[in-house]
Amino acid sequence: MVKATVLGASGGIGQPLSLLLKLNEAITELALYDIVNSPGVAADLSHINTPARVTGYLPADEGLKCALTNAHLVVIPAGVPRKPGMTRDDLFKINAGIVRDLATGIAQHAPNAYILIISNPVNSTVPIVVEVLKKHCVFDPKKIFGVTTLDVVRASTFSSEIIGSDPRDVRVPVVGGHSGVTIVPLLSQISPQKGFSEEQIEKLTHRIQYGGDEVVKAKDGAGSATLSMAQAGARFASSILDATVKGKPGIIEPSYVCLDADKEHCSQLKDAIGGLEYFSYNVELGPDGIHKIHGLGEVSPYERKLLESAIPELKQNIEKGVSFINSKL
Ligand SMILES: NC(=O)C1=CN([C@@H]2O[C@H](COP(=O)(O)OP(=O)(O)OC[C@H]3O[C@@H](n4cnc5c(N)ncnc54)[C@H](O)[C@@H]3O)[C@@H](O)[C@H]2O)C=CC1
Ligand SMILES: O=C([O-])CC(=O)C(=O)O
Repeated sequence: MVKATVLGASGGIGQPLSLLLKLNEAITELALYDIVNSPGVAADLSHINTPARVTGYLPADEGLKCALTNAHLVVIPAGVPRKPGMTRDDLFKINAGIVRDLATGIAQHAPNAYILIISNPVNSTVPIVVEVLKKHCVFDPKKIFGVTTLDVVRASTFSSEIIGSDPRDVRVPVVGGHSGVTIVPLLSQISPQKGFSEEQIEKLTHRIQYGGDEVVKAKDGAGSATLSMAQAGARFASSILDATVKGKPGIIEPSYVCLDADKEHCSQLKDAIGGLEYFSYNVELGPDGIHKIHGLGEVSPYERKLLESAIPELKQNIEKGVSFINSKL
């Protein structure tokens, strides 16, 4: 039995993400939780002839508890999205409390689940979840992931537009965090190797860092990326299931994680990024979640500068999340 739970399942990301999870045949039960509409979304998806049994829950009648009990995997896209002119950090005011309360539910009802955090600002919401789990003594750093897959998906797509190749064949590591300057694409490590000009590198880097803004602007007040995020979230969830349920070795996905997850490599990795406790790296998955966190590899002087700009902002974002919990619980 493999139960997956989506918290915020009726939203712009939640609905298409739940659809894609319903199509994942490794999942036998799909629990959808939201403060509105989740029974309707569940009824609709339940007619699709794939194995997962779909259930929908609202907060009444211990809905969160029922949605979470026995979950193997919990994905969190609950919370408000940006409007034009906002930063992801502007969402903290509303989303920090939403994520804290959902994390409390996870600590109580699904303490062993793999947790995939989509809600922004990811740079702060991941530390929020970690601090809540620590307070409940159920923190396992190997099981908590900030979903940054969309940055990598965008990096492939935007780079391949310049190269003129199939985007599925292009891989660009993206490290750091998930907002503006904290998103650091390592274009010098693009695979297959491609010698971009300096101007191309600067333009591509900017486009990858601010790809989310392109969508926010185009949607003109109606929200941010939902469909591409659903695909990216489903890809990440599928990789977690492949590693933890099917036992497939060697799966590498980039993700924003707590560096305590890999103490063996941790001290060296932390030195390279000014001692930060959280960072997005290429993460190798194993049967228990994070198996190994891969380092930065060789970075160019331009990328080193990008990292130097990312570190102070990430530090602030992390501290904001940590102190939100420690001054409130
Ligand atoms: N990590 C990433 O790469 C990305 C993250 N995001 C973030 O994902 C979040 C969701 O975005 P959208 O789906 O577009 O927003 P949305 O507003 O369409 O959906 C959010 C859903 O969360 C639900 N919700 C609110 N409070 C809740 C609670 N306490 N418990 C359960 N559900 C609750 C709402 O009812 C709604 O259905 C935003 O914070 C957005 O910034 C968006 C795109 C990419
Ligand atoms: O831009 C936003 O606010 C949503 C997001 O995180 C993204 O699309 O990368």
